[in-house]
Amino acid sequence: MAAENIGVRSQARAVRELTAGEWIIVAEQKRLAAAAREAARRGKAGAPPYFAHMRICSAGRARDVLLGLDSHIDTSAEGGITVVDYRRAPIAEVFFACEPGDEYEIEVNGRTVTGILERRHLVTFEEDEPSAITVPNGALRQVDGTWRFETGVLLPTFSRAPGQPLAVDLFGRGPDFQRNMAALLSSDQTALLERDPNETVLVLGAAGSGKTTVAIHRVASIARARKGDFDPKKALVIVPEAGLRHLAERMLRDLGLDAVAVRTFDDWIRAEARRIFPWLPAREAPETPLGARRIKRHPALFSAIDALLDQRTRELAARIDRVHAGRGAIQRALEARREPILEKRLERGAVEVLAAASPKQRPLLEEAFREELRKLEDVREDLYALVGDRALLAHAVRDSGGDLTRAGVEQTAEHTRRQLDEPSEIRFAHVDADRLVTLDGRSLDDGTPDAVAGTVDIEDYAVLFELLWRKTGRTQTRAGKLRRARHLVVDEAQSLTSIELRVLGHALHGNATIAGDEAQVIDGDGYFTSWDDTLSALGVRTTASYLKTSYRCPRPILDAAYAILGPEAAAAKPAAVRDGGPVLHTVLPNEGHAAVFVAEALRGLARTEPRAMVAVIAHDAATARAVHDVVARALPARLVLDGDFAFAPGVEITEVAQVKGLEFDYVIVPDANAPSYPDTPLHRRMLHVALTRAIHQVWILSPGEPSRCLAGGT
Ligand SMILES: Nc1ncnc2c1ncn2[C@@H]1O[C@H](COP(=O)(O)OP(=O)(O)OP(=O)(O)O)[C@@H](O)[C@H]1O
Repeated sequence: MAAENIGVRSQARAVRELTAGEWIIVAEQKRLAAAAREAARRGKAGAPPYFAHMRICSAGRARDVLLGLDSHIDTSAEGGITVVDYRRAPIAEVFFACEPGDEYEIEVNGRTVTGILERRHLVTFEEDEPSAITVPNGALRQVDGTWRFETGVLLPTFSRAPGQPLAVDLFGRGPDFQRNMAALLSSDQTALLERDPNETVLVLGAAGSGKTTVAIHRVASIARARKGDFDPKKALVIVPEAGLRHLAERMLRDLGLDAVAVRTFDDWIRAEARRIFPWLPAREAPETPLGARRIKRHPALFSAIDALLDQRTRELAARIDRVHAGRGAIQRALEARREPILEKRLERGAVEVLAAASPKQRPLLEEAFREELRKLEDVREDLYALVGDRALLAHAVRDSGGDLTRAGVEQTAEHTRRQLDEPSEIRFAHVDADRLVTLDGRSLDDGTPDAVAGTVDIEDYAVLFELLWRKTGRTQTRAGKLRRARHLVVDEAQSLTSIELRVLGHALHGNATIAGDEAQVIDGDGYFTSWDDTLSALGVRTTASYLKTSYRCPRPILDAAYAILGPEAAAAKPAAVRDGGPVLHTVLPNEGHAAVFVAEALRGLARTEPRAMVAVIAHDAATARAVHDVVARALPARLVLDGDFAFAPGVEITEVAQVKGLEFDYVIVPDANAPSYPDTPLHRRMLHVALTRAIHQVWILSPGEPSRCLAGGT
């Protein structure tokens, strides 16, 4: 176990010699560790044996209980040894919920057991020997063979710079906050607000440099400049995640612009697609397989779409040729047309063919062309032909520069095949309805590979719009047309791919404010290519403006976050406006250790900073759930995996993908180890995003081998 610092400064520590009472604690831990080691050896369990100890007194008998990864009771060891599973054992509840001196009452196998918690310690080991033990207000730690009392070693002492308010105090200022913010804005930020309201603006800059602030305030500036001519209902703000939607809605409300719609891209495109393609299956696949998601969002899919359209051109030319008995004349006429829009190819080809046709053939041919033109807006078959055809998808793999693989094609085609299957409820419609009901009332296919039968993927919506556009040059069908936006804000634009941006571009009939940071691309590699490509996918032109100061993060966080980014830094490190506590890094043997230490640190933070907004940001949802299971036993903590952040004091446990654009007073990263964060550009950016959510301080834990992404920062 080591407690080190990433960044420039060490946390100030108080150090003194041990008292007699503390020596007794050390001796006791050595005895318990030896007994646990011996018990583990007999049980062939692995080290380290435990990570927390409590002494409880129940029915007049004192007992030592150790918390570890597995339950293990060994009465043969001297004094007996009890190791319990920190996640499942009811008695572990006492450790999480009580302070020394508290009486407890728990249910064990239907019996109520009461007692008193006498002592509790977290313990770490070096080579199976206790190396540090928490005690009230600090820890006993062995350094170079000498035991000492130290503060701020095992558990961090979170702090904020003097005079720096908590986030809740900023939000708590309500409507005035955003209005006052307008006065606080820097000259480069204000210059962006003063740009011609008809211009499109691209705001780039580091995390916390005020991009969202500028983008939202620009809506207010445009509304003021256009006065009666600004209809808030025709403005649209697009963000990647629900958390940022809540934040943007709040900012707009404070600025008196609550009528402006804020949507996550997924919600926006889902609503538009369902209006325009009413035949879409009602259900979305619970999860798109990664390979299919990558292909459907990747810019190289355009090559597959080109190939599909060429195929469609050949097919419809052959159909008209049959009517005409023209021996391939139509085929030749249409294939000679290279217009990207199929309808244009067809119309121009028709002019040529009709001019050469005999008066007898002409009406027949005209009808054949009309029929084909009518059918163009039907893109259902095209979608499934595209994502179900291995040969077409191979075009995308070829043009992806190695980002896409044949395995991904296989996964996509197989997933499409399953989606086109009918769900069991339909396949077995002839069976009595009551025999098709599952015990828990869910679909028969839930949790089976058939769960995707009869579903559509969220990524399919943008593909459908692209197909419709490439076939007809419109984003309109007989059922409806894309709603227009006169002012469009695209925040965190780096997270949208060309195919997605193109749909937004079709909706835009006015000007836009686009904000982003390519150092925060965390949705996968290969999607973001350049800001020029972003602008051209949106169909707009402008030059980028850069914000060069980070207002959110203090200097030590920026130093660490940029060291982690390493070669992935798109631009120079931004200037910081203030100093703050160091970024702390703790290495622990395993996830159990980390979760229990996080729970303990949060208990401390709840005492010292009860009004702080704290985020525990895990790499993925499963880890967030596992950490939450432990932390929630120690204190109230919310698991947020749907963007529903409270923007209020308390602890929220979430995953990196959820926190785009958000900020918290303190951030804990519980899983910065090599398996969760291998040293790849994507993982460096993910850690960078997690760190830069913090307004005051960050604590990084590495259960097991630390991530090599941290190496640049230590
Ligand atoms: N000129 C300023 N003075 C003081 N605070 C500012 C200023 N500009 C922005 N802020 C504050 O800095 C924080 C970060 O701003 P914002 O969220 O707009 O940054 P961002 O660039 O969008 O960040 P991210 O890239 O992480 O989404 C917010 O709390 C905002 O209120």
